[in-house]
Amino acid sequence: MWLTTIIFCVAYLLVLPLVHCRKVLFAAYYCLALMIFQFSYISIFVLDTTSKLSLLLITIIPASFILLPHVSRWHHLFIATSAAIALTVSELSLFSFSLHRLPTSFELPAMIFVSCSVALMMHIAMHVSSSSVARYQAQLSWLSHRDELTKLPNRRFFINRVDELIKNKTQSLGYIMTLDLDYFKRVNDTYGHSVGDKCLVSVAQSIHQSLPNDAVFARLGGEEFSVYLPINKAKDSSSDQAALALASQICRQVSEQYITINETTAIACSLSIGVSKRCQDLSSAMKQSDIALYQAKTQGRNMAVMFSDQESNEQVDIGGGDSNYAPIS
Ligand SMILES: Nc1nc2c(ncn2[C@@H]2O[C@H](COP(=O)(O)OP(=O)(O)OP(=O)(O)O)[C@@H](O)[C@H]2O)c(=O)[nH]1
Repeated sequence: MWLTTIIFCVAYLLVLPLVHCRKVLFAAYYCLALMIFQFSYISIFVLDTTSKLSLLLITIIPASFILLPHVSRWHHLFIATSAAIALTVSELSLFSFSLHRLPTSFELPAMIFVSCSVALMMHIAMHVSSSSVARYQAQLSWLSHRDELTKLPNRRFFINRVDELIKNKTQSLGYIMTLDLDYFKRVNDTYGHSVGDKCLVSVAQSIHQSLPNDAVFARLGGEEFSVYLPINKAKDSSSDQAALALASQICRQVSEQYITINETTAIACSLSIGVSKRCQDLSSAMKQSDIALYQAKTQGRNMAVMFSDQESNEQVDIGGGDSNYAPIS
């Protein structure tokens, strides 16, 4: 009994460093540890061959539970408790069948202890392997929905989220803004790609600060961002003006913010923004904001324009007319 307990403890300690292993490795390791464990157990009770094989099978089968897809903590506990009961009953019947007697008052607690230890080991293996899988899945999901440079949600997340909000109508239908940095190629060509990256991060932060909490903000790709702005019911009548005013405030804020390149140089970026009308469906709202953005670009940049079916779109020129990439000292 002492020998089996020592072997179990060694096996248990060896399991711990394997916390980051994959499920299959866990299951294989579990089987190996149990075989060593059961062989020593069998040698103590001197079982016949059939009973030895049955005992091995009984202890190896629970390893398959480790391979189950991600299940909850309560499922783990349930499986481990069932395994402990099943192991005790099986060992008890095999013992009586093989040795033609009932276990003594020393052997019975030993059996229960052994079964519970085996079940505990299985529980730990299941828990550790599934929590590392859950962590890995969460990491994957984060990466697939984020832009690596700005850490903002990406286009996929933006479309899914806004579609969800519009379909469930958890929020009133709102506006889509498409925001695009002006003459950004010049920044890259003049100061290099790393300065371009710094500008993107800085502009993203500046836009973020100007937005209300319920807006959805994402980097669509390159130097283009998108905002979904839900309608504030309290200001419903003036929502068009409010959306355009917010867009022009963002333009102003970005153009007034200087980004330090080195000790002697700082530059300011500028944005053009196209704002859709209230969106009924996302794809037509995105088209509207793209058309309005194109107009903002052709009318001089550094301004916000709202889509309109009429000839002349509503526009807010914030006075730039061109980008300010000239270095200031
Ligand atoms: N640094 C950096 N540059 C990027 C990134 N993604 C796209 N760009 C650059 O963004 C620039 C976009 O250039 P254009 O599409 O010509 O647009 P623009 O120069 O801003 O001109 P307008 O939009 O017409 O005002 C290209 O030079 C791209 O290389 C990025 O992640 N980092």
